[in-house]
Amino acid sequence: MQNLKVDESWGNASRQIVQAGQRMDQRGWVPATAGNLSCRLPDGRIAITRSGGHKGFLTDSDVIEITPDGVPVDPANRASAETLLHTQLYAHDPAIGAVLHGHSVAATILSMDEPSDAITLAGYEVLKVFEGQTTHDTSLELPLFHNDQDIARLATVVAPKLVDMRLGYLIRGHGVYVWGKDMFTALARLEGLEFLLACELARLQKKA
Ligand SMILES: CSCCC(=O)C(=O)COP(=O)(O)O
Ligand SMILES: [Zn+2]
Repeated sequence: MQNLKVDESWGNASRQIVQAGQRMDQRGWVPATAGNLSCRLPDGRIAITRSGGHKGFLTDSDVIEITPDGVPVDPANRASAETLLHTQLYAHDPAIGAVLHGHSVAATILSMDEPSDAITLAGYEVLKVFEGQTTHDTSLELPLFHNDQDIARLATVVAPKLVDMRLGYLIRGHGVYVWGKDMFTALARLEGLEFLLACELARLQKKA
């Protein structure tokens, strides 16, 4: 049993993470043990998934508390291997309340095939899922970063680009990071982005 203050707020956060994991699994975005999910509680506590579990079968005990620096509050816990990519987003923007990471087929293939350092998404009505977008007649960049097993080093590469990010970002051959003011918003953004990536992949396949 982890050393955790289990109050109503923690219960809500934990339930949202469990349900979001199920939703991502249903959509095929977290194969095997891929993906990680977190949210920030109103009092500033951060809840994140344990490392190595299947995100479609999470229980409350798979959701653990970390400090803003990404250290498990209970040292017996092992937080997601990608914890620092979550905490850097919370540190970057106090309005961020949830962060989601998935490994969909579309995110994986497109991130490996695109030679430039961003995928451009243009002309899609669904771009309006993203805050501030009021028309399909626009073009947004989804930045691409090289994968790195050293997550602290990867975080330093991502950091200077965060200020301009409107959609989220991709890690090559790995997956996508998306966030929102709360879990509902983060899930809606992930769903919108995955839809756009699936469209881009289908268009590429049609051309081939
Ligand atoms: C089998 S996926 C490899 C690790 C990964 O990329 C991932 O998203 C899951 O890692 P975690 O430590 O959060 O379970
Ligand atoms: Zn991953």
